[in-house]
Amino acid sequence: MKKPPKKLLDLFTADITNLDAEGRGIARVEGKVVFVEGALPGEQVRARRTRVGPQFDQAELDAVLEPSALRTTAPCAHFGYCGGCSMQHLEPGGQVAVKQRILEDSLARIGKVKAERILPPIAGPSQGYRSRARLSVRRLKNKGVLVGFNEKGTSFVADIQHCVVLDPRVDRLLLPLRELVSGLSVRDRVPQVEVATSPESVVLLFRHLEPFSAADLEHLQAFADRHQVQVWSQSGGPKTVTPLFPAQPQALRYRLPEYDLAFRFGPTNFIQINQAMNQIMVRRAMNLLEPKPGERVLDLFCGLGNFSLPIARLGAEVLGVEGDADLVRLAQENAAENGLSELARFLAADLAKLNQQVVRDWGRFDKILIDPPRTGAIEIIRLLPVLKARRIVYVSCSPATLARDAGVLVHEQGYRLRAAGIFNMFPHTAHVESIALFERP
Ligand SMILES: C[S@@+](CC[C@H](N)C(=O)[O-])C[C@H]1O[C@@H](n2cnc3c(N)ncnc32)[C@H](O)[C@@H]1O
Ligand code: SF4
Repeated sequence: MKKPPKKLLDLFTADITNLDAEGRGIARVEGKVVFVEGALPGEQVRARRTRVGPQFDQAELDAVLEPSALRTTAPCAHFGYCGGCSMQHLEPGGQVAVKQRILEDSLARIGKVKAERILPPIAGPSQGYRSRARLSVRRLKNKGVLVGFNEKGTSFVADIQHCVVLDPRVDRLLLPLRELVSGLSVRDRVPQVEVATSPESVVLLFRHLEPFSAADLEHLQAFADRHQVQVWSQSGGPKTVTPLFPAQPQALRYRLPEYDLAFRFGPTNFIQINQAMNQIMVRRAMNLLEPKPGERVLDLFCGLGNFSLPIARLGAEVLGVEGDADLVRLAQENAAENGLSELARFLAADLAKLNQQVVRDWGRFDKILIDPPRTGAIEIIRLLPVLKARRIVYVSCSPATLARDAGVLVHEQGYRLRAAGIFNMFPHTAHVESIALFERP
């Protein structure tokens, strides 16, 4: 993409027909695709090109001439400037419809498959849902210290004062955090504050590239006391993550009350960041998988046991496999703390680098749950036929890789795509979380 010649900066009008995966309106202008930031399907807009490319152009909105019925006022004052959200101008119901369509289109276009049944989409609270965030910190000569997400399309930290998607207990601290960092001797050497919350606790983990001074530690302790938060420090790699105030903090735990489960986790461990939706997602996964006593279930990319422990609670024997040894240890400890060690076993392995013999040695499984990262699970999917599982539930954070892997399961391994659906796990962002059920006769 390059900057457009001057004449292209002229305004043009366009009818928006679709929305892309980043929340931009799609139009065809004189035969060429243009992505218009801030425009919605069904709208007629006036826009200005910002980039010209060989295949498509990019444009910014100048005016909405005919608005969509689904256009709404963004709940956040920083929407459009802060890069954290891309869909606040679309009603949550419209966001769900867009994400549903992205999933169906990806399955058809990439995987050449169609779900026999579309599951009703699931939406939860659209504000205050983020229990995890990585806030960037930067000190500027003219503005002082900024704490927040990056500006849209840049690596500059946005000047945000309130964030409607963050846990409200963290939102309230955005401005106090600026003041805190401004008063530290290492204020130019704190690039990030990582946030993790549980119902009982808020953890603020400060990454710092130089040691805190004695006065810094006093400021941090006073902040922890005043705001009733845990302050943690990370001065280098993952092993340097340490609680500072209090020195022996209460452990972070999230719960799945329906399965009478509590999961202990550390502030840098992977957990699902929208806890209300996680409860619904696990319930849906269990309803589709239907684990039963006497069955063996494999949970691939199991993390700290978010799906493995509900499977064990329902009486099936489960083997969880995960690449992060720290998470495997936590999964084992969580199984023990929930009285499920007999049914739930865990194994550390890189699922992208296994061979058929290793997988065969795990034994036969009746059912498999797969919840991979965005890159998908193609390497392990190719090894699955030796396990002869009759049912697979695939939870995905990327419709594109789910669709690719679904194509292999259906066209090469004889599974049928029985059902697929989405969760609006990250309202106001373009992120699509989905679930699919595969079965083999
Ligand atoms: C989307 S998370 C799911 C975790 C868990 N199922 C949950 O719900 O909390 C994906 C998990 O895959 C793990 N992972 C990523 N790449 C992996 C690989 N190559 N082999 C094994 N695990 C991997 C990550 O550490 C992470 O825990
Ligand atoms: S991430 Fe927070 S501050 Fe940024 S646009 Fe979204 S709600 Fe607003």
